[in-house]
Amino acid sequence: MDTTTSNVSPLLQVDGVSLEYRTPERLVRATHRVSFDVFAGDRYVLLGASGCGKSSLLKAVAGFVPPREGEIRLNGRAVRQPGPDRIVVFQEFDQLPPWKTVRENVMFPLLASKKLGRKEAAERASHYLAKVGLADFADAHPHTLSGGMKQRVAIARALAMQPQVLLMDEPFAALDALTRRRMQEELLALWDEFRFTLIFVTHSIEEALVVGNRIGLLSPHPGRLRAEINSHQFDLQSQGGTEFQATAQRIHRLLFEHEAANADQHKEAA
Ligand SMILES: Nc1ncnc2c1ncn2[C@@H]1O[C@H](COP(=O)(O)OP(=O)(O)OP(=O)(O)O)[C@@H](O)[C@H]1O
Repeated sequence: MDTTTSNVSPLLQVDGVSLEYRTPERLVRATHRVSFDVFAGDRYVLLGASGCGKSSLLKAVAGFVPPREGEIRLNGRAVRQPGPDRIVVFQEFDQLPPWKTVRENVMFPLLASKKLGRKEAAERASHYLAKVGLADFADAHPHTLSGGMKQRVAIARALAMQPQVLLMDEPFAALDALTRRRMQEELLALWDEFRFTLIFVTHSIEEALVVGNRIGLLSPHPGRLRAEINSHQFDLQSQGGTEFQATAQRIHRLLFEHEAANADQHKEAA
């Protein structure tokens, strides 16, 4: 028996989680009994087609959406509300209050959560802004920055909180291809330095393989965990290589052949 990993307990456990939304017309089941474990230092990617419940799962881990069934545990304790131990970076460029400077934006959650006083918060903000290459823009306002720079501020703000889990919801999806690639590279460099625990949502197979060390594949309507794939061997340099392509194709089959088979079954049943 391999005892090297069996003693390590997960940092985060998503255990049989079903999520539902009630609209005036109906009840929408977003995920159905999804379970996965995230270990300290993991870069866990939730991958699936639009509408499979990736964002809902991330919001549930963040504490914004309570599970209808099952439980989410951080360090063995049930997650019931948002907290400074879980910070989310969203896709939108407007997640930074525009009236605050870049430095004030990074300081804000540190002050609001009473983690640090003003002086320490300003120092920590400067430290992380330098890490994302924005030392010279600390006194700028967000509207003067490019999309990629705004996302760097959001990442600096999240890292400055030193959360137990960093949650990213398609953070690079609205960027052009070159900036997106550069941001993936920078994120991996930051991970190399800080070894934070990341849950990253994307619908891009390539991005999942590059960013993640483990990938949870979700099937749609409602999202169920189809499979877990190890992807620690891939980085930006492996893109286009034979093994990378073969794994991308395997993921594609797992995600979409199942869906096609389901559709056929429905047709036959109709
Ligand atoms: N606030 C809400 N009210 C009602 N239904 C919702 C709400 N948020 C999400 N849903 C539904 O829950 C399901 C999962 O949505 P979710 O946004 O989690 O999927 P996703 O995989 O992140 O999709 P995308 O990649 O398009 O963002 C969808 O059917 C969606 O319509």
